[in-house]
Amino acid sequence: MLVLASSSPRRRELLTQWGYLFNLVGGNVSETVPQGLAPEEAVMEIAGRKALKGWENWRRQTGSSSDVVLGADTLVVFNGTMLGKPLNEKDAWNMLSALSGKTHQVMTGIALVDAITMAEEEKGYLTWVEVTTVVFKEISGREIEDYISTGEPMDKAAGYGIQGKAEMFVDHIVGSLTNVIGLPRELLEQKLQDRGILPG
Ligand SMILES: Cc1cn([C@H]2C[C@H](O)[C@@H](COP(=O)(O)OP(=O)(O)OP(=O)(O)O)O2)c(=O)[nH]c1=O
Repeated sequence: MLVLASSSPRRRELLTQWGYLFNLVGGNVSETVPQGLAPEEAVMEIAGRKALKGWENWRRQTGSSSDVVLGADTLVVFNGTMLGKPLNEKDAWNMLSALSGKTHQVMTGIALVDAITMAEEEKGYLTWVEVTTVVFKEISGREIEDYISTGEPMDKAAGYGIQGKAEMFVDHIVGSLTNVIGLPRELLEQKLQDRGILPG
């Protein structure tokens, strides 16, 4: 059985849309990483922490060690800087105005933990990362303010949701759309299939 270690409604919705049956477990962890760690490494490390925490919690709750626990983490990278969730509305405004008219990357790390990875992998999990390029249109200060007043930005990396009203800020993307929303569909489906987990 697949177990999602996440409190993100998006990841739950994506897995459901794709037809997976899964359980949920809490996987809250520190998202601080050592300075100098490349963003690709950072999202994989945080995804790994979430999956390990989820594995621990799931075992404590159910006693089961025959399941596969999934953790994921999404970050925006712009000009070499990692942007997570905005701290407040001002922070969201600063992030969105920096991204206006520019190109950035969205990275999602995914990590899987099961009894085999716990026994065989040095860190206890397997992890992968996917990168999507997002090109923003020029957006005005007024548009950003209006967007922030919808409340949509605050729980999302770099303060926007491509699946919501921020769709209008996007000129085009190169790569996976679902990766921007929190899970890279093709990569994840492949890795789950390798472990015998299929939708339905
Ligand atoms: C850029 C972007 C991010 N996001 C979301 C995906 C992630 O849920 C969130 C980044 O935060 P994360 O820390 O990756 O995840 P989370 O805290 O929401 O959930 P979890 O419990 O699994 O740790 O931003 C969108 O929904 N749309 C977007 O366009």
